[in-house]
Amino acid sequence: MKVAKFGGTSLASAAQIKKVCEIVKTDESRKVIVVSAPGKRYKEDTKVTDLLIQYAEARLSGQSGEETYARIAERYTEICGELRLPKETAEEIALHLSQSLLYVPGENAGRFMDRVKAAGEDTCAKLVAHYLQSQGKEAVYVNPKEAGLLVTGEPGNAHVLPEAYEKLSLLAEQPGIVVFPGFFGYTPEGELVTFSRGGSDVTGSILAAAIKAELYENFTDVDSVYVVNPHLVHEPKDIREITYREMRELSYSGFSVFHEEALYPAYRAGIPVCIKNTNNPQAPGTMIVSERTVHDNQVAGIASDNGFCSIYVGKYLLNKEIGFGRRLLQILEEEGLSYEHTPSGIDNISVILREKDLTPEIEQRVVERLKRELHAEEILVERGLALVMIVGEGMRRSVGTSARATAALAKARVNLEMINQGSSEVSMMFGVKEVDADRAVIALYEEFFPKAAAPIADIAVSVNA
Ligand SMILES: Nc1ncnc2c1ncn2[C@@H]1O[C@H](COP(=O)(O)OP(=O)(O)O)[C@@H](O)[C@H]1O
Ligand SMILES: N[C@@H](CC(=O)OP(=O)(O)O)C(=O)O
Repeated sequence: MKVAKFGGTSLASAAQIKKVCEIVKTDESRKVIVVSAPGKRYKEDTKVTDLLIQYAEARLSGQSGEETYARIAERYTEICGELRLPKETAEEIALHLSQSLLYVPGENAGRFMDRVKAAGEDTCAKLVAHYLQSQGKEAVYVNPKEAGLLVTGEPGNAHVLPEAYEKLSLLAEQPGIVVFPGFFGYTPEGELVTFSRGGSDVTGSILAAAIKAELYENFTDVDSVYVVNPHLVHEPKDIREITYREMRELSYSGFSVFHEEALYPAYRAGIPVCIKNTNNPQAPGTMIVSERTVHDNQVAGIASDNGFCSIYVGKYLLNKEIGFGRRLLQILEEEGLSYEHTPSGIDNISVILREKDLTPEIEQRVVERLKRELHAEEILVERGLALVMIVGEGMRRSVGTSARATAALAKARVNLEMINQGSSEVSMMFGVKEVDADRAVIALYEEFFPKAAAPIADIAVSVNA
């Protein structure tokens, strides 16, 4: 039994949905189909989820959101028409959408936003189930509430609850193909909550673990995962096989092709994941597995992500002060901040955070507390940082990877703000200014994958490089 998840690009139009149904029909073992909301049909297009967010924001600010609503409804009407679904089905889909987007004045804003966002996948799942039925397949839409996909309650940031798996395992016994909307679940109290953006990947992984699938297929619009973002380098080297650990690090660091939280359920249940292309299903794709043959020095991938900042704290003899680190992290905890990395020296320590979390007010409070409570001698907050990550199991027992990386970065005139080697030694992190991030990735790609193709565009050089 397989679980196959289809992303927004795979469901963006009637033509794409036809491809999806062909893929489903060609392999009887594709038992559970997880669908996203229709995505972009062309580069400048808008994903349905983004339209839904726009609509919810309009309603919450007292506007009608009428125009956006019409654009959303039109996407589904157009698809129903082109798939030649019966008039009654198109009407049923339209009614379901309009009911899902009803705004009850006074409703909790976070809950309303999640309900509206989820309507994208929910409506799409109904539509795909109808289309499969019209093609003679036994297919049934299954709602996450009835199926028991129980999650935690923070709006837009749900996490699956362990007790969800038992009931979800019954999906395996459902006759025919199960068509399941991705991206959301329900709290035990019955509130709808979405995962973070891109979270249909997470739904697929949870269902694969629940039904103990032999494979979790994740269909998207690229033939494979590449060693760098294909928007940066023309036709980069593809990855045929990668470990869960490597993929986890790369997803975290910016490989947006697979959600960073989607690996864990499949990993825990020992289910391999295959990233495949809806537009070219014959291509072998990328297999994510627990073990692979690893060569010394081998780098599996290079990623980067923007939006970080660092708090540098300096104090003479910090290394001798028992409890300094704990008290520093406690201040962050009390200010509601989670941290990403903590590179440190003898007399200093830096904490890397997501920039969006460190609002100016929180920053001011944290800096004051570091001075007052920890007697820090030097505090420096730096914003606009990117983390560039090289990842590879083979780096663990190899010498010279960091020397090669730093030399390549120096040659490309990238200023290094910090370096950190993860304790797992599967990754090495370089903190750079955001403006240098793309150039850094290209320089590292050319170093570790020497037969590299040319970068796609001229990359900016930071002013202080
Ligand atoms: N290293 C990478 N390998 C492959 N694709 C990548 C990588 N990094 C970023 N991407 C981007 O991820 C996209 C697919 O993810 P996404 O847009 O979420 O697809 P879907 O709509 O199928 O969920 C690709 O089109 C590609 O632009
Ligand atoms: N539609 C949601 C969830 C999702 O996973 O979408 P996609 O599969 O298109 O990345 C989003 O855009 O966040």
